[in-house]
Amino acid sequence: MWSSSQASTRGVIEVGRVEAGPSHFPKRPAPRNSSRVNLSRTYAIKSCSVSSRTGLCLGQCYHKKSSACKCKLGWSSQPLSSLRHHLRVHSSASEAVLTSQSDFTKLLVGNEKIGVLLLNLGGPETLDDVQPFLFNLFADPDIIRLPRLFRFLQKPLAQFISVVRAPKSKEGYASIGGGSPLRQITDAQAEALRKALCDKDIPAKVYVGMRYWHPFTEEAIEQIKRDGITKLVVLPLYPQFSISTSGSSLRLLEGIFREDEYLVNMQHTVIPSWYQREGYIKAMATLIEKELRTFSEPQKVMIFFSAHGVPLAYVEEAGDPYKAEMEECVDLIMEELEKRGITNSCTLAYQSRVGPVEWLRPYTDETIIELGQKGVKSLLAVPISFVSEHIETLEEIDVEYKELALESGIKHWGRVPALGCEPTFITDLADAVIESLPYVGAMAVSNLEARQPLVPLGSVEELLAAYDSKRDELPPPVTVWEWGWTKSAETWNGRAAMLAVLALLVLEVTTGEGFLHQWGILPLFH
Ligand SMILES: C=CC1=C(C)c2cc3[nH]c(cc4nc(cc5[nH]c(cc1n2)c(C)c5CCC(=O)O)C(CCC(=O)O)=C4C)c(C)c3C=C
Ligand SMILES: [Fe+2]
Repeated sequence: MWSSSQASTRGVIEVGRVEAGPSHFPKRPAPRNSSRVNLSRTYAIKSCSVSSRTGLCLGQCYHKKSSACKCKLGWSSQPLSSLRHHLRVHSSASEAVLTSQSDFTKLLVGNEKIGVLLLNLGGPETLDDVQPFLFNLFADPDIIRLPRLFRFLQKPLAQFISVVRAPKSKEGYASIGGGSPLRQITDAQAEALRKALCDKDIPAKVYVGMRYWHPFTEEAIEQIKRDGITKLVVLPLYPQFSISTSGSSLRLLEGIFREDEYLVNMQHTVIPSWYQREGYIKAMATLIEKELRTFSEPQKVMIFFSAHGVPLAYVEEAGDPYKAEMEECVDLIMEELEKRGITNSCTLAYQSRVGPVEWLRPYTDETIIELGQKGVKSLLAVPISFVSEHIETLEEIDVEYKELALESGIKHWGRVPALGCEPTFITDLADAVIESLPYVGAMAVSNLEARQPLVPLGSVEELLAAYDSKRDELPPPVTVWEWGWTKSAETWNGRAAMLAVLALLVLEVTTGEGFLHQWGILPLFH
């Protein structure tokens, strides 16, 4: 999707911007920030584009099938050597041939201070943290999306829902040891990634920025500034992109970047999703293969991928690529297993729905019951949307779904562990970071159509631009108000009812009179 502007000097052709994402995304607008336009200038030498800043091959060469690349090398299974080769091809044109790995890494790193920012959700560390954590989550307009007119109600609504939900959530967290293990696991992943990068001659600091609990993204950014980082790779720890997860974190970052003098000038790039990376797919396949061996008849086990759900409207009305990426991810893992001679049947379903709206189907609980009815006897659950153990693996899958499966006639149950610090996976993340370095501060390739092992890249601004052609906000899940019993109307009726309940509650709390006092329910909230 590149276009040439045809302005040629000394055989150097300026290569234009990425014009558009895949068909379901709106056309990308021209960037507003003129300094970004300069950063994004790339130059083609002998028909491959080479970054004017780094001298590295950009764009077309990354595309395996690109006709524009005359190197005829494509992209090998060893990205580093491939990059080095491209570098040699291009740098010979600019009379600076690199010969060794250290030359290569020197060119990548130079005098820069490299940082990697891992973005994650965060989780309550104690039971007292649960309600404020839930408040932060529900106060996020990417989690509960109100029409602009009702935005002022976001916080009161978050307060209400978090208070009502807290007892149920606390029960869950109490059953897994009194808090979420997310912080500990993410810190361990950050340290493992730092070591893996160091082993590959890339000295980098790795930071953790959580969206809804400590260490908050804002805290990580402050540390990044104190450390004087000059090049930043932003890596959400969600393999697949969703507006509600990586999108929300990136939107937050975009706001922080826009406001901050230091950050506006710091070069950065984003790896928005990485589910199609070979290392990740292989690591997942290996975990599944290993767990299958624990069954007495492995070939009869159904592989049951269970992904965290999102409201259907995110996908159908806001263009969230989450479902498509999830399905492709499952296909890639199954292809990898097939290559290893494993041809078990598989299913994908969505878990953890919250609230009154419709979520992505099929639902995990309903699917388990159906499979039991169909006579499936062995099920291997594979959590697929997240790379750490968390409440929804440790409690929802291991306890609730297991119990449901056994009640539904399934005799043998297993569960694949989350990737955590699995070495193939961490090495692959390190490779993803290294492959992204030439793009830091430079215009990124259109990644959304790309296939593995391409690392999808783009600045925060560009990434969000892919979802928001007006650059105001991500599109709401329901874009028009429709009267009657349409899906949209039902959604809004539900929300209007929630707002009415909220108004009644506020009235009741302020006047001390109302139906909750009459029914003796209100003391629950004190
Ligand atoms: C890819 C993963 C996730 C998506 C997509 C996602 C969307 C999403 N989540 C909620 C509501 C809740 N999520 C909660 C916990 C939670 N969510 C994810 C991941 C995704 N969420 C994780 C890893 C966790 C657990 C963190 C931990 O502490 O271990 C919770 C709190 C727990 C509970 O009460 O059940 C809520 C609530 C929505 C509404 C949503 C999409 C709009
Ligand atoms: Fe969630």
